[in-house]
Amino acid sequence: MQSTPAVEVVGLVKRYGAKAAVDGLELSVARGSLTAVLGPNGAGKTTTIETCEGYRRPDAGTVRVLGLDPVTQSAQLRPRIGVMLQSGGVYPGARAEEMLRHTAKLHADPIYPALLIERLGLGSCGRTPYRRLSGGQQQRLALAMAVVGRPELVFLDEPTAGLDPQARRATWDLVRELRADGVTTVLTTHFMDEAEQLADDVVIVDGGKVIAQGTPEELCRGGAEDTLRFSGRPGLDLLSLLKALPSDSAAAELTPGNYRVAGKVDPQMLATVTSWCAQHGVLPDRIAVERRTLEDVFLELTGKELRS
Ligand SMILES: Nc1ncnc2c1ncn2[C@@H]1O[C@H](COP(=O)(O)OP(=O)(O)OP(=O)(O)O)[C@@H](O)[C@H]1O
Repeated sequence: MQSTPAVEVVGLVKRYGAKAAVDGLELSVARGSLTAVLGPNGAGKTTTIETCEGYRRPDAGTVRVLGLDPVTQSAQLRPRIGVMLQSGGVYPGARAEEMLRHTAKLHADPIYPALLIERLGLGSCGRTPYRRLSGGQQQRLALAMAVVGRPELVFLDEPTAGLDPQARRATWDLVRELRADGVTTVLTTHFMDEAEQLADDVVIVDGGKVIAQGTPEELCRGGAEDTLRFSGRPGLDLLSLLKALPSDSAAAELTPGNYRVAGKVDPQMLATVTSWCAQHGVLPDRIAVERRTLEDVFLELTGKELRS
């Protein structure tokens, strides 16, 4: 049973009028993993997540969460999952601490609310009505409410949007601890560093479909080449360097004394460049291998134009 995915989405379609917000999306989330769902604005991330949470009914396809149908079996599923929505779902006059205690009481073995309040730096606003909390405090409270019941699976929709760097770190630490405790986490984010730091698996969604999936490492490794940069004296004979390198390599002097070598950057290439430098009396004062970042990959796959 534990080998079945925590989330399995097959051929999901969700339309709003004539427009398909989600258009045949396939997703499988392994139990205990942390999956980051990335995509441009309007790609269909929230719609997909809200369908998994049982808030939206698919127009076609199937969704199984912990083996259950989130719409027809929601009573069984709800106590086992935690949900952090982008906004809403909270009575604006309720006080922060009361809300968290109330949510905790709905679960058999909750995390002690005071602990979460302290961990997420909400100590000073326990008696503040929800509507008077700052945006970042509301976010943190929503995260606390999503995890207080020790869910098996937690959905976090843009958990660190609008947070200051300290709150962002506190959120990351909490998310890492959940993962260490075996909680499956699915989060959406626009922060590539967040996905790189936290995720076991990254899913890139565009136009309502998954267009790429893999570990951050796999996604950054595939496709375009890496580069090696070094600095030395200006005007080096790059034709001679290219003769020493594999035929599909390229080399350029970007600014006087700053060089870039592109191609298959591996230990052999690094050794060839440094030995060529030694033979030509060049002491590189800075040499670095530059890998593509997740943001480079994201922009390559989804393009650079703004989405409406
Ligand atoms: N209730 C709705 N009625 C009509 N259209 C909707 C509704 N909810 C979402 N959409 C549309 O569906 C598309 C997908 O929206 P969704 O919120 O799932 O995208 P997203 O990837 O989460 O975007 P963002 O990164 O901006 O949060 C968008 O074009 C959006 O305008």
